[in-house]
Order: sequence, then structure tokens, then C-alpha cells
Amino acid sequence: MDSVALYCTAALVAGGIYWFVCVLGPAERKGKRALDLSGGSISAENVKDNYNQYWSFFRKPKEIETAEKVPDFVDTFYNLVTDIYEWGWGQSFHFSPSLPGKSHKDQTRIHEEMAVDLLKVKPGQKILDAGCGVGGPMRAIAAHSKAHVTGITINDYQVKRAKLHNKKAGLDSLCDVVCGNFLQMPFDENTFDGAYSIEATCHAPKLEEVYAEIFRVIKPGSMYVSYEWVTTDKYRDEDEEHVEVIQGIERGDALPGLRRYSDIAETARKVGFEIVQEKDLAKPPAKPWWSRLKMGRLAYWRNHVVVVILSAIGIAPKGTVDVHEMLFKTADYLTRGGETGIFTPMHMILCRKPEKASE
Ligand SMILES: C=C(CC[C@@H](C)[C@H]1CC[C@H]2C3=CC[C@H]4[C@H](C)[C@@H](O)CC[C@]4(C)[C@H]3CC[C@]12C)C(C)C
Ligand SMILES: C[S@@+](CC[C@H](N)C(=O)[O-])C[C@H]1O[C@@H](n2cnc3c(N)ncnc32)[C@H](O)[C@@H]1O
Repeated sequence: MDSVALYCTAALVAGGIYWFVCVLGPAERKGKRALDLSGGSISAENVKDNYNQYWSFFRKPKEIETAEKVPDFVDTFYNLVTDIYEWGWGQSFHFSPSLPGKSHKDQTRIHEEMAVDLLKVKPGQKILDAGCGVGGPMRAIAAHSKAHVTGITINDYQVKRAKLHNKKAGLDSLCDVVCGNFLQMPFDENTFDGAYSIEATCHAPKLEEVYAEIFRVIKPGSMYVSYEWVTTDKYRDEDEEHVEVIQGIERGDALPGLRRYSDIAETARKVGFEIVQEKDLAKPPAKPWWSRLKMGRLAYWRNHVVVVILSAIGIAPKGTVDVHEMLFKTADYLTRGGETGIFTPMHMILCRKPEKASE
């Protein structure tokens, strides 16, 4: 090969790698770039160890003995996955029913706006987002309702990301983010005019504790809406496939045991709420929420190759490949959960804190 051919081949290979990583890399247009993948607040050299610790804690979620340790491991989980989620999914870390003819972005926004519409809050009122992630829902909700949203997340890396996004979106005057545990919130009682949680309270070892905290911090007469991850009436404990799918979802999503759909209203009542409405938003005529996961399969393979290359050349932390592989498998379990109908990530419950405390 003469030097011109060699030069052209090298240029082509370099261009190909650049295109693969930098052009194809960002799966979501406004998400993170593959080149920026990190372990959140965990330093690069500790990512692999933290992944191993997470994996040994959550491998058998039903056998988790010390509930007190769950929030710490959930925090580790979000250090490991936050950048990958943003890169491959966007700034809203939840599912939405498919809406024919609408983009993923619009489907996501509509699902978020529905939550705040149910709360019936007025512009300027204060609402709480319990488990806010990097704030995708918070920004859509603040822009739509003009209410002031305070988000809380256990993960300080997400707080940094959310604040950055709020500023970039020009919504930092309507959106606040604090780092804390939603099982013991740093807010006075009767602070908020409403509250919502989107696919977040499933991380609480005891649902009663987080519902009681939300009940405490919202004003009498105000509403709380939650989109819950639950097993449906189709789930059977004695069916091996059902058990395998649900365990797969739990261990790949840092869940200390999924709850049954019937536990949700019971728990809300127990802490003092009145139930206004309860509905599985995934039920027909809603179109499958898991179709976005299925459609993405080709992109996941490409992402896998990108992550392997970036880890090998030392740009992404070692351990990123393991985390990505775990998510890859989780996507499959979630799809199976949706297709069999044994699992839903959008069991909606709308509750009211009574005007007067019951005797
Ligand atoms: C509510 C929770 C998170 C729900 C979803 C936002 C995430 C659940 C599974 C995630 C993903 C799976 C596959 C990844 C893929 C392999 C990668 O290349 C790009 C990112 C994924 C698509 C990733 C994105 C976020 C999820 C869909 C839980 C944790 C309670
Ligand atoms: C799947 S994400 C959903 C984020 C956001 N609601 C959204 O839809 O984009 C779950 C969120 O719950 C938060 N979370 C989990 N356990 C928590 C806890 N004990 N205290 C506070 N936040 C918690 C996580 O940090 C994460 O931000």
C-alpha cells in the first residue's frame, strides 16, 4: 500500500470512529453525548467496584434484609445510570403511553402535564416533586402550570444536572432542587399546595413511609398524584416466568420488591389520604408504553459498541460496559412485563389530604 492509500484509509477509519461515537452516539437529540458518560458522583476508578456492590445488594431484591440501606444503594444506582439514561432516553426518566402520530418528546410531556392538571394548582402555588431525577417532568410541569416546583432526589449528581438544565431552560425561578431522602424530607408540615411523584416511590422499601411524609408536607385540602410501578391482577406468584420477569425488573431498576396494584390505595388510605381516583393508565385503549423500548433495540446494540470502545480507550469509566449490559437486559424484562400484562409503570393514584384530620 502506498502512503496516499495508507493516509486515506487512516482518515476513513478516524472519520468512521468519530461519526460512530459523536454523531450516532447521542441517541436522544438533546441528551448527553457518549463522550461525557460518567459514574455520576463516583470517581471513574471506583465505578466498577460500586457496580459490583450494587449488584450484590440488589441481585435478590426479595431477600434484602436491611431496608435502611436501600436509599444508599438507590443513590449508587443513580450515580451509575443517570448519564446513560440521559444519553439514551432524555431528561425524563419514566415511561408514557404511546400516542400515534406524536413524538416521544410529546408523549412524555403530555403524560407529565396530565399529572399537574389532576392537582388543580394555580400559577404561583408551590408543589413538590418527590423523586425528581434530572428534572424533565419538573420543567414541563412548571412551564405548563406556572406553579413553583421543588424537586427532591437522593442523588446529588442529579441535583447538579437538574439545576444546570433548569438554568439552561430559563426555568430556574420556577424550579428548585434539593438533595435529600423522601422518607425524611427537610420541609415543614403543610408547606406545599400539592405534590406528585413519577415512577419514583417504587424505590421506597416501605411505601407507607414515603406516603406519610408527602401527607405531612402538603396542606390540608391539597392533592397528591403518583404514577406507581406495580404488578397487575394478571401476575401469579406460582408462575415461574412471571417471577423471573418481575425479579429481572427489580434488580435492574434498584427496586426493593415491587408492590401489587391493590397495595397502593390501601397504603394511601392508611396514612390518612382520601382516594379521589385510581387507574392503570397502561390499560387499553392506551397504546403500549413498552413499544419505545422495543423500537430502541438496534440503538442499544450500537450504544453497546460505543460504550465498549469508549471504555477500552479510557474515555468512559471501567464498569460502564457492565452497567450498560445490565440496562440492556432490564429493557428486555420490562418489555416482557408489558407484553404479558403482569406489570405496569403507570398505575395512577390521585389522593386528597382531608381539610380536617380524622379523629
Ligand atoms: C422509573 C425507572 C426508570 C425507567 C426508564 C426511564 C429506564 C428503565 C430502563 C432504562 C433503559 C434501558 C435500556 C438502555 C439502553 C441499553 C441504553 O443503550 C440507552 C438507555 C436505555 C434505553 C435505558 C433508558 C432508561 C430506561 C428506559 C426505574 C429505575 C424505577
Ligand atoms: C426513575 S427516577 C424518576 C425521576 C423523575 N420522576 C422522572 O420521571 O424523570 C426515580 C427518582 O427517585 C429518586 N429517589 C429514589 N429513592 C429516593 C429517596 N429515598 N429519596 C429521594 N429520592 C429518591 C431517584 O433519585 C430518582 O431521581
